[in-house]
Amino acid sequence: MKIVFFGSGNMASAVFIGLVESKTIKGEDIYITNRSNREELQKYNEQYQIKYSYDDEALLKDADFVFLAVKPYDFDAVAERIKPYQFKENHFVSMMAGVPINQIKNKLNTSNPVARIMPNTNAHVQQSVTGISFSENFEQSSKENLMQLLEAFGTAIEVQEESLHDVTAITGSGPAFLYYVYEEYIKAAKHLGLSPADTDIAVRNLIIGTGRMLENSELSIDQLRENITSKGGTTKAGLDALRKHPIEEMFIDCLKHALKRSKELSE
Ligand SMILES: NC(=O)C1=CN([C@@H]2O[C@H](COP(=O)(O)OP(=O)(O)OC[C@H]3O[C@@H](n4cnc5c(N)ncnc54)[C@H](OP(=O)(O)O)[C@@H]3O)[C@@H](O)[C@H]2O)C=CC1
Ligand SMILES: O=C(O)[C@@H]1CCC=N1
Repeated sequence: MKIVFFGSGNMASAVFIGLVESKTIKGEDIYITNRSNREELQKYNEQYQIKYSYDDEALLKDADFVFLAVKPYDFDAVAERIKPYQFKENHFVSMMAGVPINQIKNKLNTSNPVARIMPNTNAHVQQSVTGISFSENFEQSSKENLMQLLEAFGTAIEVQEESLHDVTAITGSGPAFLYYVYEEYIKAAKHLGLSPADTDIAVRNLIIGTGRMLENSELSIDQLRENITSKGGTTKAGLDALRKHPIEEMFIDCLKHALKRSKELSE
């Protein structure tokens, strides 16, 4: 199988490194290109034996899956690169937030199969949640091959194309929302008495350990929380203070704005 990535930035690299590190695809079967950052391509070649080129015809020839991993506003330029050299075996897989399948088909001037995916950067550690939607002409065997690739770097969920907006808000952008919460928690913790360095180590390991509990425990999240909350204890005191703030409303607002932006990008 030959896989090509147009774009070698944050999201593309999370996916191709996830594919290589999970041993799903050999580095030498992956080809990457970008606008101009040759040093970045060389780095991935040295680290993972991934091939790179700026020869678009050579990239697309025999490529089974062609990932479109550029910012939506760079897609016109990429479409100009791809349009002259399409091959019938090319299946396009876009990870561009908000760009609809019919727009991708129009800009590429193609009747080849197109899928849209919405992964997240947790692909780096094979823990992406990836939403996927296929064009009608995407054959079953290619669907299965692509799903297998996605499952190599996390969990894949097939959804209606319209629902990719929800996936984009909840899990595409989601790591950033959670990182932001962690940053704020670290800032708050620094108001207490530990040294800043100890606070960083303590909170980082708190977050990692809590994630592992979610991964490994059969208990529900609220039960895990209850298990820490002694009657009349410190956790209850902290949670009571926290509940005085409109946390759910804050996240509803956050997700609503991400969703709205995803919809705007598709217009
Ligand atoms: N980051 C994330 O968490 C997620 C991102 N996405 C989507 O992934 C896409 C990429 O985002 P992200 O990886 O963060 O962006 P980055 O800015 O990290 O990477 C963009 C890449 O596009 C390349 N590029 C730009 N123009 C061209 C061109 N004409 N031909 C070939 N390559 C080109 C850049 O090359 P160069 O460096 O040479 O300029 C760079 O490698 C976006 O559409 C985004 O919506 C989806 C889910 C999550
Ligand atoms: O911010 C963005 O537009 C992209 C899509 C999801 C995560 N990053």
